[in-house]
Amino acid sequence: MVDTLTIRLVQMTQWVGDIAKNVELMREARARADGCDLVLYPEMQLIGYPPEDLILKPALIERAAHALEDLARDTADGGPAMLVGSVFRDDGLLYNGTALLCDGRIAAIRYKHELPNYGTFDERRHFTPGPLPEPVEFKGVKIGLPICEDIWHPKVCAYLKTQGAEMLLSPNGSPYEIEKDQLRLENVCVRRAEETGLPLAYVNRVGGQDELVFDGASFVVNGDGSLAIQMIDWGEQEVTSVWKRGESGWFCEEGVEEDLAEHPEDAWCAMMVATRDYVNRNHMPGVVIGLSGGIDSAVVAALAVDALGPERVWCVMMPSRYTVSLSLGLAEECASALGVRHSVIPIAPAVKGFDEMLESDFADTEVDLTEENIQSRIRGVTLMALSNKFGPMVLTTGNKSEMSVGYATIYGDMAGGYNPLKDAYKTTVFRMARWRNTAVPRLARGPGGEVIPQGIIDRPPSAELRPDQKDEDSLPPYDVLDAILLGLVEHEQGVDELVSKGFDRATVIHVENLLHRAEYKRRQSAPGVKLGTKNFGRDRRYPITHGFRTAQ
Ligand SMILES: Nc1ncnc2c1ncn2[C@@H]1O[C@H](COP(=O)(O)OP(=O)(O)OC[C@H]2O[C@@H]([n+]3cccc(C(=O)O)c3)[C@H](O)[C@@H]2O)[C@@H](O)[C@H]1O
Ligand SMILES: Nc1ncnc2c1ncn2[C@@H]1O[C@H](COP(=O)(O)OP(=O)(O)OP(=O)(O)O)[C@@H](O)[C@H]1O
Ligand SMILES: NC(=O)CC[C@H](N)C(=O)O
Repeated sequence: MVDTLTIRLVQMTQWVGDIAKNVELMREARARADGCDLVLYPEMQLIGYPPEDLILKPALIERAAHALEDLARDTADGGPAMLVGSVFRDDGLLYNGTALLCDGRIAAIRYKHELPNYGTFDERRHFTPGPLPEPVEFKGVKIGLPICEDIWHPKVCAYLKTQGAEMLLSPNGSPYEIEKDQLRLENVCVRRAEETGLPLAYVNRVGGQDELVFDGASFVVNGDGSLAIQMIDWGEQEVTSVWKRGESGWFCEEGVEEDLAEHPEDAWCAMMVATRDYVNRNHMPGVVIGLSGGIDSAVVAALAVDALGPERVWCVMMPSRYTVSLSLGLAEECASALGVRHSVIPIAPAVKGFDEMLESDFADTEVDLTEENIQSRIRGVTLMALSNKFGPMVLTTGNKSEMSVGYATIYGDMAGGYNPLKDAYKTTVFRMARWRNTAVPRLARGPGGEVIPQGIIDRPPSAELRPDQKDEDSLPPYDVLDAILLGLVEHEQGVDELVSKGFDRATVIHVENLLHRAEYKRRQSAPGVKLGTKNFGRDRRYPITHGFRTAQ
């Protein structure tokens, strides 16, 4: 029995499905933990979280089992033991679990009991809930291993305490949401620590995974609820924590206490990290963006530069006859402030070509939205041609307000591979832009200063698809629209509830109609990173075809 344990907390990225790569990274982290007793990695570190339906492939389960045995053999070298998360097949059933690897073998396995099945999670689709887990014994110390969702409810930790657990080590795959770092610490882990009187180490993964992004922000709280260690958010970090047996049980000595990003820096980091990992892990050499001189594409360009560096971002201004010289100038100014390649490709020849092609079929019709959408589609085709020819992936720029009401052209400005703004309302985009002009986030590769020219922030939003067009000609002002959408989307409120809060009934009914009618567009849209509690994608899953409206 020991009185001191050194536990290496490894906040790292994961490669979903690339078991060999995860093994290599875990081995490297273990080598750096030389001299420690134990290494704690995030949830499912071996196969990556969330694995989704990769779990249905027997080959993945077998490969994970072999890799775990290989890793276990490593621990015969007398170096640190490891706590490794993976998928486990047991009697034909699949479990999300953690294995204790020490002395050259798999010494113990514990399964996750509480399987999250809400919001973006559907773990019950793949896994069977494990029984209430017993502590594992390591060097004579009884350690509880609650896995992520297990700590969000009192039951598992309370059970571990009754079974003699002396400390709680929790591997996590907890996706970012605005202000969730506070929630995890104060509303979840401090409570579990205080309820049980046990110290708790919380280790979360970092990095982007399609529409999810993980912020890390791992920590340790002691049994009295006090914070012993706070690790960084958004980056990888490895920290050696020192645990001692005191008179009233085990505690963790105070260690690093890093500052976490405040809002809106956290949301900027989420979009930046998600875009970086999506582009890099899908082997794209860079990105190409239609830069209009408006706020959305300017913010996407700045995010892309922060994520990838200016040398991998190509901005293309595609003026039409409705593009005012202010837009041309602001686009150029923005590209130059960001230090990116900037091209100007006028679309007039293609517009003329379509006019001629459709002349006889469109004879006797009025010019309307059709012609506006053709311009947007010409730009989409142009960006996709540059992507095909030279390799960069197209980033789309539709913010959440626009994606909510279908204010974007399908197969036009919606054409592209990834949308960093998909979960950011227009009012948030403005806030982000103002903030980015005053600060450079940690890990960002872009320059400081006014990277989004003030002229772009100040001008009224316009699609510039017809003369003097303004977004507010067809939509309520964005502060009103966003407040209504917040109610309808994020809080699942209905028309009556919003009217009782002071919104105009006809406007709310109109917005609700637009929201439902645009579902088909969202289903065909590029994925984008989740920031809030109801992203379009894994969180909010409405039917396309339905007849429900909240107003009778
Ligand atoms: N349920 C459904 N399932 C599948 N397809 C469905 C459908 N309902 C309509 N459609 C099809 O969708 C087509 C209509 O969609 P679409 O062609 O996109 O056209 P639409 O939504 O009518 O127009 C695009 C809107 O976006 C605005 N816009 C465009 C470009 C940029 C911006 C901006 O500022 O960001 C704004 C523009 O001013 C206009 O209000 C129809 O022709 C119909 O065939
Ligand atoms: N003249 C243009 N040159 C290049 N790209 C354009 C141009 N006009 C529109 N786009 C692309 O289409 C997207 C939608 O554009 P639009 O200007 O119609 O509306 P928006 O949502 O207000 O976007 P932004 O704020 O970027 O202007 C833009 O973000 C941009 O990527
Ligand atoms: N992987 C999990 O179990 C995640 C669920 C958990 N409530 C979280 O987001 O932190």
